[in-house]
Amino acid sequence: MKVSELVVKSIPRTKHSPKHPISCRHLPSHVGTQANVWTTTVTPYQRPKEEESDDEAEPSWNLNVLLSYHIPTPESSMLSSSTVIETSRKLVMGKVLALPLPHRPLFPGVYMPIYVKDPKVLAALVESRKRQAPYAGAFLIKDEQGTDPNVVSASDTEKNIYELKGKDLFSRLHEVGTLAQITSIQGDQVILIGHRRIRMTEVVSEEPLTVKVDHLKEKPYNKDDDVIKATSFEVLSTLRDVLKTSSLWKDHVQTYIQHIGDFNYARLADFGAAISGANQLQCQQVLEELDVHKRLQLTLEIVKKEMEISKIQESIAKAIEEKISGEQRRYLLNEQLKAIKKELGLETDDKTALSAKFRERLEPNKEKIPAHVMQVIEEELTKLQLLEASSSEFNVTRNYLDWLTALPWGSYSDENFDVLRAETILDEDHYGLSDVKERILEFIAVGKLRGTSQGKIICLSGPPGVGKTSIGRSIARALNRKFYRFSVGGLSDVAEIKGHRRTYIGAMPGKMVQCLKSVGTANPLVLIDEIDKLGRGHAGDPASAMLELLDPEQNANFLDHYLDVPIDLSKVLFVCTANVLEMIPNPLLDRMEVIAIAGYITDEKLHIARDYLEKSTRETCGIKPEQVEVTDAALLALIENYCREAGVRNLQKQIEKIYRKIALKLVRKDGKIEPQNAGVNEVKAESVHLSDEIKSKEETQAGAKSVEGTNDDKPSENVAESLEAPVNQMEKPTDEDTHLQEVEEVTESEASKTIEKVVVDSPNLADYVGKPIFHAERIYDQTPVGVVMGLAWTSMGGSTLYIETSLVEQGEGKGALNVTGQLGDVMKESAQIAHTVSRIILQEKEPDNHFFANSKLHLHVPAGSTPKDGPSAGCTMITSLLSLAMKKPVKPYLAMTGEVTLTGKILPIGGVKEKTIAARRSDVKTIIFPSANRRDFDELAPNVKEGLDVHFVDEYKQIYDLAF
Ligand SMILES: Nc1ncnc2c1ncn2[C@@H]1O[C@H](COP(=O)(O)OP(=O)(O)OP(=O)(O)O)[C@@H](O)[C@H]1O
Repeated sequence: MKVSELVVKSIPRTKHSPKHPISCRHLPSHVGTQANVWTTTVTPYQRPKEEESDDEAEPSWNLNVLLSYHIPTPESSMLSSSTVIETSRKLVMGKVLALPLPHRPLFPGVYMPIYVKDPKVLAALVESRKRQAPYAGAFLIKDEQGTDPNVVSASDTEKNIYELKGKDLFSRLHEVGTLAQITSIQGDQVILIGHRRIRMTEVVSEEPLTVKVDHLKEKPYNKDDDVIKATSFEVLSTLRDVLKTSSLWKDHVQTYIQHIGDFNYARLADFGAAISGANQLQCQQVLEELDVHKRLQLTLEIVKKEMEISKIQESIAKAIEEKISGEQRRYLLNEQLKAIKKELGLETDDKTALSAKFRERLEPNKEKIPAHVMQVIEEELTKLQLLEASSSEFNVTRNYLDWLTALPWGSYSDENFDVLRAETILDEDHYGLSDVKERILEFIAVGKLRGTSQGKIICLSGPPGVGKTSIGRSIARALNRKFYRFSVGGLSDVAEIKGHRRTYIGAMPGKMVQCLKSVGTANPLVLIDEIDKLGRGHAGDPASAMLELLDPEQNANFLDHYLDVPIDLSKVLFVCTANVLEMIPNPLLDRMEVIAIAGYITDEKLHIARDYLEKSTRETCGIKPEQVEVTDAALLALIENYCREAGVRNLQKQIEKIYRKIALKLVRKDGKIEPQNAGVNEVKAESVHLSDEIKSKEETQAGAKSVEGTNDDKPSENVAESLEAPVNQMEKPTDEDTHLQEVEEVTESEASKTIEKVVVDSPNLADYVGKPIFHAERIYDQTPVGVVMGLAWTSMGGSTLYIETSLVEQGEGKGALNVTGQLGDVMKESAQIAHTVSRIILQEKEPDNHFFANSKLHLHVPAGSTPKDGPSAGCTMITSLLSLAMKKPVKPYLAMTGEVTLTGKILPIGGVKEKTIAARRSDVKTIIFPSANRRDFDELAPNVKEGLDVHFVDEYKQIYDLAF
C-alpha cells in the first residue's frame, strides 16, 4: 500500500476542528535536499485530556490539524491515541533513544521521514514500537568545527554521522531537540512526528545512544500582548504573500489561514520555520527559543527572507519566460508572414524565387543556348530544389547556376563590315600604323565576303608606348565588338585561364568565362597584354592553357574547369601584345599573325603629338584651344631632347606636364586682376623674333652638318646651346606674364571679354618640362681611329652603339684580343670571328702590315652597364679592328650592321626598321645593311627612308670599300 493513500481514522476530531478531513498536497518532508511531496488525507488530532493541564495557555488545539500528519502503517493504526500519549508522558522525564537529524531539526507538530542506517538503532526503534512506546529524541547534528553551515556537502556529513557512535555522537548533537513519535517504519525509512521540545542531559547507554532528557516549556506569555499579536500577524501576512508568489506552500498556508480564528502563536512560529527553506542553524535557533515573542521574530525574519527569495524566483522565471516567449513569438510571426505572402503570391520561397530568377535570365535567348548546356542547367535547377538552403552544396549549385545562366550563349554583337567606316575610326584614333590598319581592313573585308567573321589571333609586337594596347581598343571600336583586356604578365596559375574545379571552396571560372560574362556577347575582342611575359607556372603550364584558349582549332570547344561545359570561343577575336617575340612560346607564336610596330621617327611623333596627344590632353585638362599654343619648334625640341625613345608614352607624359602647368597658370591668372599691359604685344613680338632667330640658327647648323667633315662643332651640343641661349637671353622677359597674350574676342553679348593665351615655344619649353634630360646617343661627332658606329635592336626599340678598339701593347707574337662591355657569349664569339676575319682582310689589303700578329688589342662596347648580345655587330667589329690596324678613321655619319661568317660573308639581321629609325635619330647619313635585308628596308615607309644613303652588302670586302 502506498503511504500517500493512507487515511488516519483512529484519531477523533475535537469540537473546533473542521468537520471534514482536509486534503493536503505537496507536503514537504524538509529533509535537506530530499523535498519529498506527499499527498495524504489528514484528520484532526484530538488532544488527550491528560495533556490539557500542560498547555493551558494555548488558545486552541485545532492548529494541529495541519501540522500533525499522521501516516499510519497497519501496526500504527492499531495503537489507540490514549496509549500513545501515555507512553510519551512517561518517557518525557526519562530516557529516550537519540536519533541524529543531519539536515534540519524536527519541529513540534510537523512530521519528518528519516533514514536510519544503524541496524542497532533500527532494531531498538522496532522494539520500542512493539512495546507500545514508539518515542525517540530527534536532535540536529552540529556542523563540524570550521565548516560553513551554508555550504552543502550532504553526502560527506551523512557518511560521517552514520559512523559516529556513543559519546562521540552525543557531543556532536545539539542539546535541544524534539520528542518524536515513530509513526511508521518501512525498511530503513522511519516517519517521525514532532511533539515537544526536549533537552538531553546525559548519556544513559552508548549503543544505541540513549540519553536522559528534560521537557522544555515555552516561557509564559500574554496572548493579548499587542507586540506578539502584531508579529504573528506579520508572519501570517508574509506567509500569505508567499502563498501568492509561490505555489509550493499554497495548500498548507491556505489551510492554516482558513482556521485563523483560533491559533497558537508558538505553533505558528514553528510552522513558519518548518516550511521555510532557512538553513539548519536558523531553524535550530527557532527550536531552541522558548520565548514565544522572540521565536515569532526569528520566524518572521526567516519567512521575510523566504518572501524575498520567492520574489527573485518569480522575476527570474518571468525574465526567462519572456525571453522564450519573445523568440517563439518572432518565429511564429515570421512563419505566418511567409505563409501569408505565399498565399497572396507576393513572394515564393527562396529556392523557387532563385529558380525563377535563373529561368528569367535564360528566357531572352533560350533557343540559342546549346542543348548540352541547357541540359546541365535543367539538371542543376532540379538539384537546387532538392538541396537544403542552408547546406554548402546549395551555395555551390547556386553560384554555378549563376555563372551558367549569366553567359551570353549564342548572343553576338552586330558586326561592322563597312570597311570605310572602320578605316575612318582607325585613322581617328591613331596616326600611321598602316600595317596594322591594313590588316584589320583585310579582316573586315573577308568577314564581309563570308558573311561571318572568323576568330583570329593577331599579335602586335613592339617597344613600349607605341600604341599596341590602344590600337587593340580602336580595332574593337572599328569592328563594333565589345572590348575586354586582361594582362597575362607574370601569370603562373593555370586556374587563372582555365578556372578552378567546382569542388574547391571559393572556386572561380577562368579569365575567359569572366570576360564573356562581363561583356555579354560571345564575339568580343579580347586583348591579351604582355603575352611574352607569361609566367612559368607551378601547377600546370600557362602557355599550354593559352594555346587551348587561343588556337582556333581547339577553342570552339574550350572547356573551363569550373563551368565544365564546352564554350565556343571561335568567334572571339584575340589580339595579343608583346615587346619581344622571342619570349613568346613557339607553339603560340606559330598560331599568331604577328604585326610588328617598330616605333616612331621624329616626324611621326610630331604628328602624333600634334593631332592626337595634344588634343586629348587639352581636353582632359579642360583647356580651350584658343587659350594655348604649343609651337612646332617646341614640340620638335620636346621630341628631340626629351623623348627620343621608340614609343610615345613619355612624349604623352611630357605634353601632359606642359598642359598641367598651363592650366595652373590660367587659373592663377583668373584669380588676379590683371592690369592692362601695354607691353604685351611688344613681348609677343620679341618672343616671335626670338623663335625665328632659333629657327634660322638651327637651319644654319643643319646646313653646316650636311657638309661632311668640315664642321668641328658638336651638333648635339649646339642644339642644346641654341635652345638654352634664348632662354638665358630671355631671363627677364620670360617672366610668367610675358607669355600671356591677350587676344580680344568680340562676342555678341560681351564685347569687351578677353581671353588669355599661353604660348609654349622652344625657348620657354624648359619652364614647363625642365632642362633636357636626354643624353645624346652620339658620343663622337667624328669617329676616331678604331671606333665605328653599329646598330642594335632591343625590346625598347633600335639604338646606335659604338665599337671601340685600342692597342694595349705591341711585340713579336703578342697578338691577342680582350673584350669588355657586358657582352654575351654570342657577341664574344663574334669578336673572335671579327679578329680572325680582319687579320685575313688586312693580309690581303696590306700584306706587309703585321699589326694583328704583334698587337695585344682591347675591344670595348659602351655603355658598360648595359648587357649586350647577338651576332649583328660582326661587321662593325671587323671595321673597327681594321681602322685601328690601318690607322684610318671610317667615313663620318656611317653606321653598319650585319653578322659575319669566318669567310667574310654577311648574314641578315633583324629589326631593320628599328635600326633605321635609331640611325636617323643619331644623324647617321650612310647605313650598311646585309643584302638579305634589302626587302625589309624596301618595305619601310618613305618618310623613314628619306635622306638616307643605304648600301646592301654580301661580303665584308664591300664594306671595306664603303667605310675607308
Ligand atoms: N600612332 C599613334 N597615334 C596616336 N596615339 C598613339 C599612337 N601610338 C601610341 N599612341 C598613344 O600612346 C599611348 C601609349 O600607348 P599604349 O599604351 O597603347 O602602348 P603599348 O604599346 O601598349 O605599350 P606597352 O607595351 O608598354 O603596353 C596611348 O595613349 C596611345 O594613344
